[in-house]
Amino acid sequence: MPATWSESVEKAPTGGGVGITSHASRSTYVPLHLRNRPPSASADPAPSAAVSYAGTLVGNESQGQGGAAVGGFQSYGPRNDRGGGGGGGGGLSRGGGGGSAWNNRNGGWDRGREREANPFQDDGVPEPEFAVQENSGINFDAYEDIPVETSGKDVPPPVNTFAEIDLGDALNMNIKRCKYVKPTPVQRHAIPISLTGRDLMACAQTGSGKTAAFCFPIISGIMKSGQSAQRQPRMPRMAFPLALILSPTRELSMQIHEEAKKFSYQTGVKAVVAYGGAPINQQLRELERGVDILVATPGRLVDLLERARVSLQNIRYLALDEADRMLDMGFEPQIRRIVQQMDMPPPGVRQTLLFSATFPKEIQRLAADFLSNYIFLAVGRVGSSTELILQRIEYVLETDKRSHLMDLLHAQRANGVQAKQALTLVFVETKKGADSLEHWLCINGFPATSIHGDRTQQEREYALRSFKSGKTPILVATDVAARGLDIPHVAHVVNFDLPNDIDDYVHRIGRTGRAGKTGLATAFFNDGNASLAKSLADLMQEANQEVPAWLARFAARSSFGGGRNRRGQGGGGRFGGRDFRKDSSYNRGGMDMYGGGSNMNNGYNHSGGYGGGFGSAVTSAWD
Ligand SMILES: Nc1ncnc2c1ncn2[C@@H]1O[C@H](COP(=O)(O)OP(=O)(O)OP(=O)(O)O)[C@@H](O)[C@H]1O
Repeated sequence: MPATWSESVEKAPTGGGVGITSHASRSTYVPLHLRNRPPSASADPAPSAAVSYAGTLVGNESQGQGGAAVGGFQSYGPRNDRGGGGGGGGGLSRGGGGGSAWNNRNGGWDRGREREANPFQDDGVPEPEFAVQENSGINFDAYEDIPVETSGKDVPPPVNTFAEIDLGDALNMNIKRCKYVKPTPVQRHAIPISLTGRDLMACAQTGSGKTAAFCFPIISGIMKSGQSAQRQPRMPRMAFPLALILSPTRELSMQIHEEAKKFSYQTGVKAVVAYGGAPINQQLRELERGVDILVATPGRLVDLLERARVSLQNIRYLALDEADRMLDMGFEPQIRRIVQQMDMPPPGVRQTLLFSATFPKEIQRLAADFLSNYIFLAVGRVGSSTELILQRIEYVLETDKRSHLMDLLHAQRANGVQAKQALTLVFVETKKGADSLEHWLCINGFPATSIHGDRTQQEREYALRSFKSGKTPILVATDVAARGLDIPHVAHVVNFDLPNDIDDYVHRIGRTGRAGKTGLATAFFNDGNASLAKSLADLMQEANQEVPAWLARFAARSSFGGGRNRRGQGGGGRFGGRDFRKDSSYNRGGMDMYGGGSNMNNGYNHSGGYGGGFGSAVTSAWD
């Protein structure tokens, strides 16, 4: 099955256009319990004592949906995993009995009408030859010293190993296939919290494994629940996902979907993606085949809801990746529409998980509307960048930027293995600027491509693949590529144009230095960026980076008038700005949502300090 729209276009047989539904190939929605039904009654595996799920709570304690609040799964029996590496494991049978559920499930969903492809096979994108040049030395221990703060009522304790978390054999097998040896800090805290059914607002540095942190509990929860009668479609051709994962860009949704497919391989859980810019018919056909986890961009989801092709009434898990972006001015109306004005169960009934590397307080305040009795988790200071990224700021006049970039690229190429260009991501402010820089680089002998909102989806996907493979090792991008994209071996991020917002800077540079690897980020700064100076200097200082004296002078005299300089106003110091519920103004308002103790493993101070407007974050560069 093609992973992306452009792949499907490439692979489409001649004469059969993409998006044309042939009657013969159309399938109808098959609920999960039917998809995985064994061929005969005798094939029903008997429950056996295996791994204990005792003590694991799934779903909110207050959940009213039948069977959603399950107070512990005692055992799971043998499974019938087929092909591809022995998912082992077994079906869960609910303690308390009665449920159809887990003990007659059969791993993958390929038993019915289509075969589950093995997502662990090569994705067709060749590894760049020079990949080892940079980003070498996986060092997950680099995250170990990071201070962690949790707040909220009754915070479950973290775990140190995946073995301590009862995720189920099939998922554990996939974790091994992914070569994840131990959980990252955000996973150590967030997974146990989510498994107890609690809502969560989680903030952790770029590249620190947030995707798995929200995917694992969702997949595990769906596996354990069995979800039978509830999942019967009420109307033909309407899909009833159990989990919804929203992200702000098409490419990020595609990436999360790929990850979710890997994690749910042979678990019986099916993930489907829907995003704009690609023909909707193909996505509709996928949805008709059944979906447990729907990964989507908001615009395309609204379209599907309006066409009555998706119902959210069975949603038990809602995850917003890049949640601060999803709730800022650009997306908030669409998110409210999806979450509050359609048929999605309310907070307290569904479980809501919000994740990002940045979480301004204003947005935290908004986010509280979507949450119930939630736990706040911060791994590192909210919005901090990782020390794995070496940050360099250079003073470069507007007119000198191109030649300066050229110097950098020449030097990089000269130092590269076999004089190869290391993967370099260059951020610019506008779509036009991206096109023009791409063209200029190409005519000057630097193979480059670009990604931005004016390119067709096919062009965007092609550009990303060409970059990943090293064919065009320079990618010029707008902020459409700033968040979430996990592109292996990006050695260097260049902020050719700095963003107005320090949080955007954090996300941009976070495209390198991921998963314990090191990376380099260079920014071109000039007088036009003065409003960012203070927050930039503070951020660099926090990440133990060398702040040039000239930048410190800029920072000292800048007025902090523009941009989102949460560190620039209100006196926020090191480690300032965390759970907004701790603000005295919040508590004075008479709201009593935050009653629990705070749990800090490190000496954060309690300053607030986010004072800027966030409207500036919404640029035309976004989808
Ligand atoms: N436990 C783990 N062990 C090893 N690698 C891991 C682990 N968890 C995640 N990874 C890898 O780390 C990389 C970064 O993960 P991910 O994309 O989820 O980061 P993120 O925190 O969501 O970043 P961003 O804030 O940029 O979205 C991925 O390549 C992922 O496969």
